[in-house]
Amino acid sequence: MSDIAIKKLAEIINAPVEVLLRQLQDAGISVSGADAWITDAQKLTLLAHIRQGATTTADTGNKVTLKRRSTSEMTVGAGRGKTTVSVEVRRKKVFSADASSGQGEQQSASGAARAEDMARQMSAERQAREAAIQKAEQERRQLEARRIEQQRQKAEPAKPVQPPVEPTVVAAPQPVEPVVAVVVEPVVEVQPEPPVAAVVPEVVVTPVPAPKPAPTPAPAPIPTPAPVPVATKPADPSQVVISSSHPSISAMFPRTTDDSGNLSAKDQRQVVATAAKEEAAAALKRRPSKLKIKPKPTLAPQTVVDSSETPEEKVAPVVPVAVAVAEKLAVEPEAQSDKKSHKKPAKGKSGGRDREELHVPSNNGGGRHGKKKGGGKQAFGRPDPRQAANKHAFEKPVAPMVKEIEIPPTIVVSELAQKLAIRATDIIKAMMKMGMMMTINQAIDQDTAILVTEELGHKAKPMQEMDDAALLAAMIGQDTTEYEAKPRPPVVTIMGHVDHGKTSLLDYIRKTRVAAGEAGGITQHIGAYHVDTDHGTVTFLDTPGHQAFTQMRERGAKVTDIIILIVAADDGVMPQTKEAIKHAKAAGVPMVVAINKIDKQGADPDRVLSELSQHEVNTEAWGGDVPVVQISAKTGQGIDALLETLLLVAEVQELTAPVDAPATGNVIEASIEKGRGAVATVLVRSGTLRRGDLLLCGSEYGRVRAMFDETGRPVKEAGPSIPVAVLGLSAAPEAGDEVVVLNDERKAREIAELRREKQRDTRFAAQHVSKSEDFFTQVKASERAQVNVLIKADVQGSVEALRTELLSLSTDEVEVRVVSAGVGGISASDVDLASASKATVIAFNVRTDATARKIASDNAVTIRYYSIIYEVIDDIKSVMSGLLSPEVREVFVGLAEVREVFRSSELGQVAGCLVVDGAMRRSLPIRVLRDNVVIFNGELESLRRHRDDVKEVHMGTECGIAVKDYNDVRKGDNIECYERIEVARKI
Ligand SMILES: Nc1nc2c(ncn2[C@@H]2O[C@H](COP(=O)(O)OP(=O)(O)OP(=O)(O)O)[C@@H](O)[C@H]2O)c(=O)[nH]1
Repeated sequence: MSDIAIKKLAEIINAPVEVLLRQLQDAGISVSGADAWITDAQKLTLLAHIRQGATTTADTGNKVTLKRRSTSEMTVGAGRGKTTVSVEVRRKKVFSADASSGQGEQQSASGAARAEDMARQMSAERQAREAAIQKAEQERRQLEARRIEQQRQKAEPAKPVQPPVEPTVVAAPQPVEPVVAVVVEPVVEVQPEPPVAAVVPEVVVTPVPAPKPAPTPAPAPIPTPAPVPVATKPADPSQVVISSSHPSISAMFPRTTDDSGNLSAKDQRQVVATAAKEEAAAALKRRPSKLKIKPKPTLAPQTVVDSSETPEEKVAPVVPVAVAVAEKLAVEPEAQSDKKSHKKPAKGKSGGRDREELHVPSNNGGGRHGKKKGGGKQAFGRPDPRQAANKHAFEKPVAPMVKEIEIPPTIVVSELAQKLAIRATDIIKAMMKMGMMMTINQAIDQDTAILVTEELGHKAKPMQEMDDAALLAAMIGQDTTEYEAKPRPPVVTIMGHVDHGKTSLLDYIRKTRVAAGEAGGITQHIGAYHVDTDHGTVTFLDTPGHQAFTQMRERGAKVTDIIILIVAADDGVMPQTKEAIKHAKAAGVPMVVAINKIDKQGADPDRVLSELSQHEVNTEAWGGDVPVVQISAKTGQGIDALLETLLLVAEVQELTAPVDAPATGNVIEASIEKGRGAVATVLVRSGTLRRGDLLLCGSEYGRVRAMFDETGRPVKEAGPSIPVAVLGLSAAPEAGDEVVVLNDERKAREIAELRREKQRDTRFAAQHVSKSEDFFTQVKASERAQVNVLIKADVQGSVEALRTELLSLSTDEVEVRVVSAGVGGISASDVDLASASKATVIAFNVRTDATARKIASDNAVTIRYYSIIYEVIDDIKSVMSGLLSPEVREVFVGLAEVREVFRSSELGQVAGCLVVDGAMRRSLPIRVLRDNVVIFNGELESLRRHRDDVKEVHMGTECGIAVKDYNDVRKGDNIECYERIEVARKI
């Protein structure tokens, strides 16, 4: 851009020199006359002034505003670079009867009318021009397509770039001109009068999301449109707003891009920028040295540049500006966001460099967008060598990976999936194949988890968990080894078959009559008794002999030092005797055999010894090392000898324990007693348990509120091997639980909670697996009749025994379901639960409170009271039997031989028979037998004796039989009469 004479400028913009001079004067630019020269800066000042003036004009009241908007689509580029853009041209004209425009008053008065006329005229003209523009655009598209195609195919030598000497023209005069894309005709011819109209042409080019195939029309020369000199255009307050996804559009209107409100898609900007950059660079090479400019006469001052732009930008040639803007666009969005850089690969070398500078992998940022990556390659037609350098380190494994994991006692399916790095659904599928229905959030036990893991081809091993002792030691931080160990009394367990005299023996030793006080004469639960004899102190654990108490016996064997195996001399080795032998051997506890009831007639101790040897109990009498003492619990014969033997064996074992240490031990039995709360019978193993000690029993804890010995006397402390009943625990612990005294209540609570959690997890896991183990079994089970019971007993051992016994009664047809089992009296909530689950309450050595009784009677809940376990079992069996469907049996009634067959008009075929066995009864079903093969099953039509219908004909009597719906009875056949009877079944 250079300075220009005012006259020349007026000529170019086709405006009267006087008007221009006046406008210059108004703009504050002092010029000497029409021959004076104005600079670029002055031109811009003039532009700004005129634009301002136009705006002011538009704001006045006496005005007519016309707006028009037209849209069209155009395809630019060629080949893969084709892009379809929609071009929207907005025009606005404001006609104003402005007195200050320099015209006379007459013109001002008729301004509005003239403006309307002009508007109409302009509208017609505009339409014509738009048609021309569209045509030009179409032709330009063709040329553009050809040009891009040629550009790719041919490698032309670079031509020197000549900067334009004239203002940049938005025009496409030549087929090879790369710059022109859209021609906007912003000029309005509004009479040769001073400017009364302001034209606001606005072009909005918006990208069309889905690219369309480029039309392939024949190239045609573009008619020269009315080009507009950009920089020198008079003050038409116009704006050209462009948003395009195609580079040539951006290149044409580079500085107006920011003004567009349509450029929200930044990724498209990126594409446009990159492509525009390349396009512009190519244009620089091919650009002809000169542009033909044909300014169209206009009266209205116009501009297509934004007033906010700097003069340098405004006068800059299109192509360099395009490059600059393209570079800006190419760099800025990438710098702002890496995401955008992944949208589309940069084209050409410069694009690649930009990416490199930004440290963005050229393969679309790590190949996250695989499709685009491929697309990029195709667009270039060759792979980018830099992709190899930027390749991700991850390589897909080609062989299945076998993982080795550790499985905790319980594990949730999702956790297992995480450990194996597979989908949870794969685990669920594998479990379904194994017949287990699980969900992602369900916990499975260790064994199941290991099975599933191995099924999936991985390796699993149980997690080495800190055992309870280690856990305790870690948490308690107590070391009992620092205390001096002193001799302690032996803990002796008496085991043997039912009624072989266990309780009687203990009774005799304690000089009390425990057996006489026990319900039903059998020992119901484990008891611990501490007995001072002439030979020393011995602690006895009185275990029940009934098979239901196996679990309790197991526990007894674990805490005991010596086992007395009691065998009745008159009965010999019985099932529970064998079981006791197994327990003793498994626990590695030394045995002393007591052959009881030697006072009885028929006592045969030798037979007992012989039977014992068959079960690998090598008694001293038979050359082994197991002491044998013959006793009578009734007369007391041999009992002293037995005690002596016990203490002898204990001496050999050198039983010692620290006395002054904090106590540890085991829960022998636990119950909840009215007025006392949780009562636990604790056998102290080592240390001394004192009142006030903080006791942790399994998952329960509490301070020892009171302690009682086996006779019910309160005691203040209990040393090693001494059993005591302890009050003060939070709830009844489980029989067999470890007992430990702690100093810190917080620690006790934490350990108790940890154990509770562990128990809960294990229980749930086991439940889930057992519930879902076999879907079909479940379905089958649901078809079974159910006997629901709610067990309440005085002590935990009885609860367990009842539960085990009752559950074992279940058959394929009737199932016993224990809805709840617990220690203590029957409360209202128990009755409510029983009512809701239609259960019978089994009250074993417990009673119902008044409220619960009322609820039970209101809701017809059955509560049955027992004190003998056999009775519970028998009762439940009979209930179950009642639920069994009766068995249908066929009972033979009589047999008749067919001697003759007659035909009767009334009855059809009639068989003349002789009853050879039993009796034939009219009402009963029959079978026709031929050669002892049943050929018909049915009933009788009639049974006659002579001519009379009879109900029954006995053996040795002739009769006439008509079989209903059967006419093929033959001579020699047999007719059998039978009866169906239902027989009630029993469990
Ligand atoms: N004649 C005789 N009878 C005995 C002797 N010992 C026990 N009895 C009787 O045998 C029966 C069963 O005795 P218990 O002591 O209750 O037997 P148990 O092994 O404790 O039985 P459970 O508690 O049911 O396991 C009772 O009637 C006793 O009187 C004995 O040495 N001689």
